[in-house]
Amino acid sequence: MTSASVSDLFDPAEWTLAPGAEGYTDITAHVSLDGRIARIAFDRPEVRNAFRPHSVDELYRALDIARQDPRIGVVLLTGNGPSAKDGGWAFCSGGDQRIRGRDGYKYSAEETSVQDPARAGRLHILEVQRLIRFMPKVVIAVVPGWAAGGGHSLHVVCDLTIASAEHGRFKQTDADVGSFDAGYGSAYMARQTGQKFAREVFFLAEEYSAQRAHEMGAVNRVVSHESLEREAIAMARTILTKSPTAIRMLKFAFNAVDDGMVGQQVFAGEATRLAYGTDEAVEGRDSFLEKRAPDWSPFPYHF
Ligand SMILES: CC(C)(COP(=O)(O)OP(=O)(O)OC[C@H]1O[C@@H](n2cnc3c(N)ncnc32)[C@H](O)[C@@H]1OP(=O)(O)O)[C@@H](O)C(=O)NCCC(=O)NCCSC(=O)c1cc(O)c2ccccc2c1O
Repeated sequence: MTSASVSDLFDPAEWTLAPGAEGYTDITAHVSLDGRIARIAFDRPEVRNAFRPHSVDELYRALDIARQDPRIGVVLLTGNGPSAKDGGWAFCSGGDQRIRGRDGYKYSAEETSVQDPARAGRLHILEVQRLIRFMPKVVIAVVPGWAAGGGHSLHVVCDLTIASAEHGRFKQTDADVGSFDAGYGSAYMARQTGQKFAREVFFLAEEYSAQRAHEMGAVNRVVSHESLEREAIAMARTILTKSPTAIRMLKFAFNAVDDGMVGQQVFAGEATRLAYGTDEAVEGRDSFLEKRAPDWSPFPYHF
């Protein structure tokens, strides 16, 4: 795919292809020219960027590559568009209902490598949600159109959301199609908006605008459609002026209160990393290796 044909909002002057992105069919993945921002986008605009198992595999891979790139500090997650069919815009409309089976979403018949019945029916967008949640970088949902069903949940789980004033549309259709994201998609949304709004969004499954989502506390910024990606990049650039350690600790602190012992573990892991950098921890390690008693005397009980 040439840069110019990625999406109407995509500025080819900002981006280069991400490592491994040449072979993607359902998403696109790019890195800013200075290597600091990732742009990962659903690329099935003709079905409002609905995902199938293969899309989720690609999305997970692209996000994990971004997670492991030490230069990248912010990930933009978006949807390419518009649809060549009808000009409609979408962030993501959730699971592709055409290939939903009784045990999850199905790989296509051509994907003959997937024979294992335990792997054939997939709900692994939840693994992507956890990757977004636990990656030590800020993930911004950049919503140029519909965020529906599992796509609505993805925006909820992202750290920040910026949406198109003209085309940003939200609708939690799960209950319409006999599905339910009973994890972050609903419970974390209730944290953001309060219980009444979240229950209304799920129980009524009505369309609501980007402005309404902003009023509820589920969207950070509503901007003009043509400026959406520029504004998202500007947000990312502001975040990149901050200390990487401070951002990482803040994200995990925000998560911890809702993530139980896993949240504590993730936060505590980073605290351990910081502790390892102190002379006190170095003395602990060295005393063991030198087979002597540790000398803690230089280290006060801070209060
Ligand atoms: C998103 C819409 C509200 C947009 O409406 P609009 O009128 O603008 O567009 P159309 O409806 O005409 O759509 C254009 C075109 O796209 C096709 N399409 C759209 N969405 C999907 C989809 N999700 N799957 C398949 N195809 C889709 C549509 O059929 C049209 O095709 P044509 O051939 O007719 O041109 C509206 O499209 C809409 O409501 N879409 C469905 C939204 C939805 O219900 N999504 C699934 C919710 S369930 C889910 O996503 C989910 C996935 C998981 O993996 C989970 C895992 C674990 C727990 C929960 C999960 C979960 O809930």
